[in-house]
Amino acid sequence: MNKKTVRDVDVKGKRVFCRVDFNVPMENGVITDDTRIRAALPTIRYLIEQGAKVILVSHLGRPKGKVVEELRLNAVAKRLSELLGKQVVKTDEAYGDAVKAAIASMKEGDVLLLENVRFYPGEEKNDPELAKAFAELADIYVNDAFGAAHRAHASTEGIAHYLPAVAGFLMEKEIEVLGKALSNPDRPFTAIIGGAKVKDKIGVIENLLNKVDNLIIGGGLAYTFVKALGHEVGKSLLEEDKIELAKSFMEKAKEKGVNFYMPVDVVVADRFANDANTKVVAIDAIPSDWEALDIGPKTRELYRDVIMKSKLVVWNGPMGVFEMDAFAEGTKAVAQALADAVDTYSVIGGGDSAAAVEKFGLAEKMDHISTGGGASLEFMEGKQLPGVVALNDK
Ligand SMILES: Nc1ncnc2c1ncn2[C@@H]1O[C@H](COP(=O)(O)OP(=O)(O)O)[C@@H](O)[C@H]1O
Ligand SMILES: O=C(OP(=O)(O)O)[C@H](O)COP(=O)(O)O
Repeated sequence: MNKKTVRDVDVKGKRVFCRVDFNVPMENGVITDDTRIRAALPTIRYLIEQGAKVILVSHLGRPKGKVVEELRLNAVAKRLSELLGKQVVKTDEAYGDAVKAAIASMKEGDVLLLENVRFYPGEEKNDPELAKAFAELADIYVNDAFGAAHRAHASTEGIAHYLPAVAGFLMEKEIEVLGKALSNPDRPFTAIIGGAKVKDKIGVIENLLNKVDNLIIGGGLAYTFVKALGHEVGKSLLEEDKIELAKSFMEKAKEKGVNFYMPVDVVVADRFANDANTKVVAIDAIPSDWEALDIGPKTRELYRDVIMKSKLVVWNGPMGVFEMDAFAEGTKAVAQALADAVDTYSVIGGGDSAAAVEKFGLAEKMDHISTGGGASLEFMEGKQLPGVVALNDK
């Protein structure tokens, strides 16, 4: 990486504004997977050891510029304190007088966590005034939030224009490992795309068609493609305004000779609940008042075969609503196939995919678990990540 890192600056006694991605999955206020917090520990520990005043900054969820009580970072501060074995003070704001006062009382090696930066409308707008307000709090900017590096926001990009700006160890590692795997990929190269962020991910597919040999679609994303094929999807997740785009991607795949795999059967449910009535149906037989929440057994077998024959697999986004056991089998099957395919280099991307692999106890079997879903996809597409571009060159 041609960007400066924390190793290239003297942080002793300095106030370091360290952007991390603590956007962890939560249920009823409890963190269900702390992978992203643990992934940031090497940088945080290094800053503590070097005698910096460590100001940690993150978003959580998508509160859209307003305070959402459930999206405060209190539980994250508590978990981080446990992991570090050290008190982490948390403020209820992300800038302003109270934050300044908290920073003024910090000693070398202290750790402070600011409130969710997405409570402020200026964050996602990359408002220079907010970026300046953040910059005023510190002497040095460290970006270790690889998972949010594809966002040009005030705390991921804007602030870098007002302070010396360097990468943390997680950012450095992600770029190195993904770069190595993807610059000259082993073939067959397979991408598996699932999850629920249809709007974010659908555009990625177009560029992926220039890179991969096989493209596998699953999760909530699949049903826009199913609809594009002319089948009914009932109450399944659907982006109406992306149907034409989905159609064009399937045509492009054909032109390029990319094998495009879609579910052939699915698990449908009569409501979005673990104890819903469920059945397996063919892809062209989704009942109108049911929703597809997982890929079916034939699809799992098909996808397993493709995975076993691949040399490189990049997987982003679960195949179904794996948080509920009734709809976890598809995601589990893909994770298991990746674990069994010992000659296949496997890269997992995305908070939820990483959580799924962890939940099934298969994390150790993967070659690289990236903390970024969208970020790793954009990196794979060959796009420049704004959070990286903004950092100081070596
Ligand atoms: N068929 C489906 N219908 C609705 N939601 C789904 C479906 N399949 C997967 N999901 C949901 O997608 C979410 C993960 O999506 P996303 O954020 O795009 O993935 P990642 O964090 O791995 O990038 C999970 O919470 C999962 O429950
Ligand atoms: O969870 C994240 O992305 P991911 O779901 O693509 O892994 C990052 O924290 C970015 O979050 P965002 O997609 O709300 O900007």
